Amino acid sequence: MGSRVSVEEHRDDVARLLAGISGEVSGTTTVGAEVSGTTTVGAESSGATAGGAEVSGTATVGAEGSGTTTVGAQLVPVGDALGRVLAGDVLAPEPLPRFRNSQMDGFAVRAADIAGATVGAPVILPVAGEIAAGSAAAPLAPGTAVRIMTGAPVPAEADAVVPVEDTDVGTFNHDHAAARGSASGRETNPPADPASRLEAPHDPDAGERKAGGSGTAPVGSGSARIGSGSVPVGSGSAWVGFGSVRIIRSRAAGEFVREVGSDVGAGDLVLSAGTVLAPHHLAAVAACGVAELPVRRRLRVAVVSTGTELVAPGEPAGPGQIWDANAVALAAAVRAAGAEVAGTYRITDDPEAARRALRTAAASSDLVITSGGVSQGAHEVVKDVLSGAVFRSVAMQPGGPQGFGRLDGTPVVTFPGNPVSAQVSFVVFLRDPLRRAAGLPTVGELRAVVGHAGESGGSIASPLGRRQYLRGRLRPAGGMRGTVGPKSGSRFPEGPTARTSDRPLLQVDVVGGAGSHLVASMGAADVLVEVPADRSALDPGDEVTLLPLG
Ligand SMILES: Nc1nc2c(c(=O)[nH]1)N[C@H]1C(S)=C(S)[C@@H](COP(=O)(O)OP(=O)(O)OC[C@H]3O[C@@H](n4cnc5c(N)ncnc54)[C@H](O)[C@@H]3O)O[C@H]1N2
Ligand code: MOO
Repeated sequence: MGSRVSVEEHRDDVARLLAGISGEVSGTTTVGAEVSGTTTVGAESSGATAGGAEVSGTATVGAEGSGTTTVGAQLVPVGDALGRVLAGDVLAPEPLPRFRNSQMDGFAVRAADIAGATVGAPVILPVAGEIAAGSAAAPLAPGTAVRIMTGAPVPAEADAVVPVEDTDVGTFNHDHAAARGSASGRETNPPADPASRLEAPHDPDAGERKAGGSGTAPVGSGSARIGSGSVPVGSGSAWVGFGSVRIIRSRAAGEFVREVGSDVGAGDLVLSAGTVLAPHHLAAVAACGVAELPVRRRLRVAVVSTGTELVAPGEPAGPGQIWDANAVALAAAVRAAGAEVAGTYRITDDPEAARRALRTAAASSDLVITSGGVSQGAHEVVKDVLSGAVFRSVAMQPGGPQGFGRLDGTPVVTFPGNPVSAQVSFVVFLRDPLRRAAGLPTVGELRAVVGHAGESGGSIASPLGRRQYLRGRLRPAGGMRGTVGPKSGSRFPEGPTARTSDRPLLQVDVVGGAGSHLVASMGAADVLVEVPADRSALDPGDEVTLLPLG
């Protein structure tokens, strides 16, 4: 072990080691839009990977797309893209909605035909038929209405939809049950007597007004205008064969009609490169008919636990054996940071077996993370196998013994085996670089004031000369339970504090002790609490920097 280096120096070295494998996506990929003057279409896919086709070289992606993408992106089915980071812009291949359609169950009409319709002066229009969602619509003849369901195409020449509630029909719910069922269905849901349904007050002035179509007739007890066509009106059987509809409210042109492109126009940007795909993003592109998305390729990270004492959780642990926490923790941390786990390995302290396993891990991944085998013991297999790597002591606790190097060209980062040390090491050295490589936002630091520090609520010791990462739990919003508040003249004045805004500082309690074996206690934590290297203790009331876990 060489001389002790700072956390920052080791962090920079690890970042440099990873620089070549970050899979940065340069250039853009455009999906879905027909771009004028471009004839190169279709993704150039080479090889299949777990998540979908690898996009190699410069290629255009999508049925009618153009642009460039680079190594570092792959196409995945839209249904598998949750949490992935979009590697290119997605443009709408067609307008949405694709066709004018109804926003309501009701009647498609020409607004002019129902101008002035009221309860007292309804307009009666012959009903030419029905358009269900999923069907095509013939143009609407003047002076007629057509039954239309939500999402069904609005016929040419129609420019408004009257919700069914604004007619004497009230609802379509029972119509098809009745049609399917027969007389009894119809009997249980009889068509309403228009007059009684509408309870229309008599409007003596309304009766003589003309609708857009020809012909007038008094209907029921109210007065009404009737559209063109000779249809039976005014009887309870009007709905057999669609008949006519009595409309009691006018609608302006455009009402309840969803116009073509009112969501997005053809070629409009739907999602931008860099979007971390959530369910609502996937809905947006699926609605546009896009089946595959270019996403950033995930780094493949192999996780290797070393130690003859290790057995898998669930296996019986014999004398001297312990359950392997690090393989599970580090693999989960890798996934949470947007990379994929190329494999997990548990190896003994036998150098030859360790060498074979590490080489296999290196050959199948972009990065290998090891835990254990790096201190001063007699069986430090990681040190033995990685003879050309740098092993050093970093001025932190836990996580002092660190290393990095390459095996057969693949970067390897070595963490100490103590389970708290391994996890702290990941948070401090690998989480943000992996997140950056994945295109995910890095995890910011927080500032807080300490509530309880030591076991009994007092101080907790910290090694001078080493930055300590204690485990902490944020207090629920609502403040301190006790009387501890931010100290005036905090002992840790460096760095930004939440006091620069009007928000109060977060409050944090230290959980568990400082020992790097206290893995179960760490389960109660949600943050790491930094104690600077020049402090020998942490006390209630101190201001601290926090690194969120998870
Ligand atoms: N003479 C010295 N001894 C030690 C030093 C030192 O500087 N001089 N450093 C100590 C520190 S600090 C740490 S941290 C550890 C690091 O040791 P290794 O990285 O070689 O790790 P191991 O010895 O293999 O294991 C340490 C500890 O952690 C347990 N462990 C290991 N792997 C796992 C796992 N996958 N899941 C759960 N627990 C694991 C292992 O059983 C040991 O108890 O060295 C100190 N010693
Ligand atoms: O530095 Mo070791 O990682 O304390 O426990």
